[in-house]
Amino acid sequence: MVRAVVLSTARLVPRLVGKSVQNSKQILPAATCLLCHETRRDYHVQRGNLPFGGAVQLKTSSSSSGLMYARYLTTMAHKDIVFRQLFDGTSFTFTYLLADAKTKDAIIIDPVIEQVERDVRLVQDMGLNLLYALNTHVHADHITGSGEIKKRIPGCRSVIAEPQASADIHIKHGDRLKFGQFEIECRSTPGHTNGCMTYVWHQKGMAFTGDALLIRGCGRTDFQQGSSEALYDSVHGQIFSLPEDTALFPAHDYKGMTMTTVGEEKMLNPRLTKPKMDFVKIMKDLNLPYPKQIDKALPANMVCGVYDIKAAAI
Ligand SMILES: N[C@@H](CCC(=O)N[C@@H](CSS)C(=O)NCC(=O)O)C(=O)O
Repeated sequence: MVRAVVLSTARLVPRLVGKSVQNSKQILPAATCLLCHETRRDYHVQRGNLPFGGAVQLKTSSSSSGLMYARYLTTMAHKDIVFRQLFDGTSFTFTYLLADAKTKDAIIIDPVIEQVERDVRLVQDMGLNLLYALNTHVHADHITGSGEIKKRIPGCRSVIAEPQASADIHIKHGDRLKFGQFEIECRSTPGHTNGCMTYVWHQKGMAFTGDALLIRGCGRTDFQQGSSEALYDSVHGQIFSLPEDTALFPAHDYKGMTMTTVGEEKMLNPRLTKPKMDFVKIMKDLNLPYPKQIDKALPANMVCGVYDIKAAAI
């Protein structure tokens, strides 16, 4: 699996590339690097003058697919799976579609109601058999798409840990959900909310952290039974205990990042690398504004997103 990509869409300045490659290598010792540079309208991925003996993927692609291809390599080196990271640009939410490429059995994690058409079309286009629509928790910033997906894909079952929220399946710590030859382990990671789950795909070295761990950050702890102490213990006990090269996929990113690793966050997370007492103070002093959609999102997400918002507003 490719662990990191060093990508330039401009002509490479070997000295600068060497520096950024070296930085990547410091952070990710197992990094394989891929260089991509643009010549006129085509992208060519080519062997670079690397200051170390790291393997470089040699591929060429015409048109502007170079960037997409580089991103594809970071997560799609596994040929036996389907993996799609989808994004909702309004709430900055990531949705993940995972499938067994052979059996077509699939799951979706944290769908967003406004993106249900897109997600259902993707599932159908790829001929997938969607078994579960999982929520990592009761979201406060957007309405889940799991209820609407169930309406459109009969047989798909909604999943959440929070016992007060309606869903087909209420999971608990240690439960496993199977799809094809694969399975996801449910790890309870309370703190952002008390029902937060991290979904660990051990077979592929990936984990879906919801809002417990964000890239260089973490979920806020100032509502929904949030607890900074509990969040600190969850991340250190249930996420940082995974192998360092585990790829972590959060439910949100607000700065254009897409994924991280356990090793990176253990070294670079500005909140969670601190002692617990300091972490608690950092969280107390965040003073974030309330999510704009919280008043409609919380009640809707207690009923799997299937909620008559217009009627509720009257
Ligand atoms: N501006 C957004 C909400 C941003 C926000 O509060 N994000 C949450 C996760 S969604 S409840 C969070 O935990 N952020 C942590 C952080 O450090 O940013 C909106 O209005 O929806």
